[in-house]
Amino acid sequence: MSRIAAVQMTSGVDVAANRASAERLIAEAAAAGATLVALPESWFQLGCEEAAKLALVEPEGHGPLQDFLAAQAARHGIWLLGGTVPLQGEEPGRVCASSLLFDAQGRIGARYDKIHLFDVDVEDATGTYRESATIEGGERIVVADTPCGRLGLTVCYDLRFPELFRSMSAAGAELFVVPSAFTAVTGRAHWEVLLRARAIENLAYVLAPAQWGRHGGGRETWGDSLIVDPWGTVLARRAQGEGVVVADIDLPRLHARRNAFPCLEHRRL
Ligand SMILES: O=C(O)CNC(=O)[C@H](CS)NC(=O)CCC(=O)C(=O)O
Repeated sequence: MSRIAAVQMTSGVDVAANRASAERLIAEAAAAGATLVALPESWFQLGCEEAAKLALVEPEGHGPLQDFLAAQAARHGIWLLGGTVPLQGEEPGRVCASSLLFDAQGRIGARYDKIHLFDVDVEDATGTYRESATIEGGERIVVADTPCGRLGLTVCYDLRFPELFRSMSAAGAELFVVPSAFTAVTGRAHWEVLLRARAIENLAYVLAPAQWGRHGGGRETWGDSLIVDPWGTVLARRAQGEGVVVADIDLPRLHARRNAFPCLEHRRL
């Protein structure tokens, strides 16, 4: 058995304060025995003008956000999924929303750049979300081996694209991570049902750390960080407030379930 943890945060505009919260919550997850700990999307800052992300951009492998994550992983001897960090892409004026996986020595084990960008109108105080104005979308699916199984990396709005999860399960993913900042309006309607559907249809675990509450600029997120098992059962959840949720994953049981219920092998299309 190995234990996984999702960190729920209410990140604001102050990067140092967000880093201090992340440090405290990562320590809490490590003390609870987690081997793999995941932070939410934009853990370092949420609710600024979009352009603020450009000021925090780092080249892959170097910079204060990545140094912090690497140090936390090594200090606690945990695998750490760093939500997203703004990494340099190919285009000037835009950055990648990169989800970085650090191993227990603090080395980067995988980088996934958010593929689907949230260019959507929502009936909330923000109204118009145009992520592509500052984010360059990724193009590659990423799976990585961890002590908790083969991990498929996604970010937030990617949750609405089942074909991405299908491609990762075809590549052997046993566990998906979905670091998120779902809007309060869309989260209330869709968050849990989409997470459970992705778990059920792929017979895989889902680890979903989320932003919760009110951030800068009137931004409001749904929270409800969840860990779901391959049968769609919610193993752990935190509806509101900052904190940590943990659950144990059982890969032999996952494989027994896939053998008994081989819907992944029954695909015709
Ligand atoms: O802006 C930042 O700093 C962090 N990024 C986000 O909050 C992103 C892009 S605006 N949010 C989502 O993808 C929400 C998806 C969603 O809510 C849905 O699919 O319903």
